[in-house]
Amino acid sequence: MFARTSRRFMSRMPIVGGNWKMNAGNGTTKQSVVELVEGLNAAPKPSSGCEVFVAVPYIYLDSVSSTIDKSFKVSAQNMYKEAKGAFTGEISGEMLMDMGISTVIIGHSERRDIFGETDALLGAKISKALSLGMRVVACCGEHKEEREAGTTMDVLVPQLEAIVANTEDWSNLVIAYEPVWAIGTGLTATPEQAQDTHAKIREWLASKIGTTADGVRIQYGGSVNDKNAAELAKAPDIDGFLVGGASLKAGPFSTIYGVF
Ligand SMILES: O=C[C@H](O)COP(=O)(O)O
Repeated sequence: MFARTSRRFMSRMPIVGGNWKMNAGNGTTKQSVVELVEGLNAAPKPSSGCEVFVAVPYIYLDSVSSTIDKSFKVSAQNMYKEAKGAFTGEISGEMLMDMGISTVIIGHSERRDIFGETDALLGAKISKALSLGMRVVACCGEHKEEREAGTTMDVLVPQLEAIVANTEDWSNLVIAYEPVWAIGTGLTATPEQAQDTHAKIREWLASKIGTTADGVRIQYGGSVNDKNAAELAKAPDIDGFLVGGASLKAGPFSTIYGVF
């Protein structure tokens, strides 16, 4: 059991993201996007002490931005490191900013594992996004075999090094710790497991950036749902969640952000 620390609430406002991934809301049509937005607009609003965003497929960013309640920020799930040019299928940070999208997830494990994105590329994306004034949610996480082998921090450190090397102003940088074995599997990390890794991440960050680490928000992601969110939220170094599946329905998602 954890006791909430006043330091945390003074210096780190919780941040909860709903990462829709390649889902059009809870379906595959623009109508299912409309239904999720209507559901969120009718749901209890986030408290003034919690920041909430939805990370939407590119093609729905504009329509969601113009229809969702202003208490939700709208985020992209990825971007490329260049401003423009011959990069078929890519979207730049400049384009996102022009569309009013100033939050972006970078380095999700699905980008790393399925699309082969490296720490070098992700570092360049982080640097570019921050230079544009964007809020970056930079992801890190280990696989099941790595956790079982006791090498979690060995895996996280290079990922974190790419973040540190490309971040000067930490006010716009949020870290999302997402153990890959917990993503979409129902195998949520226990609050103790998550807290232990979050504390180690913060301790490692402190060795690089000193007391600035105290103010860096670290989200937990991996099978967070409306049943387990409240207990996870008590952990003092968990500063919010990055939610996949449970963010596709307004009811469960509003329960999750409602725990903060
Ligand atoms: O970005 C979100 C994470 O990958 C977690 O997904 P999940 O909540 O479906 O496990």
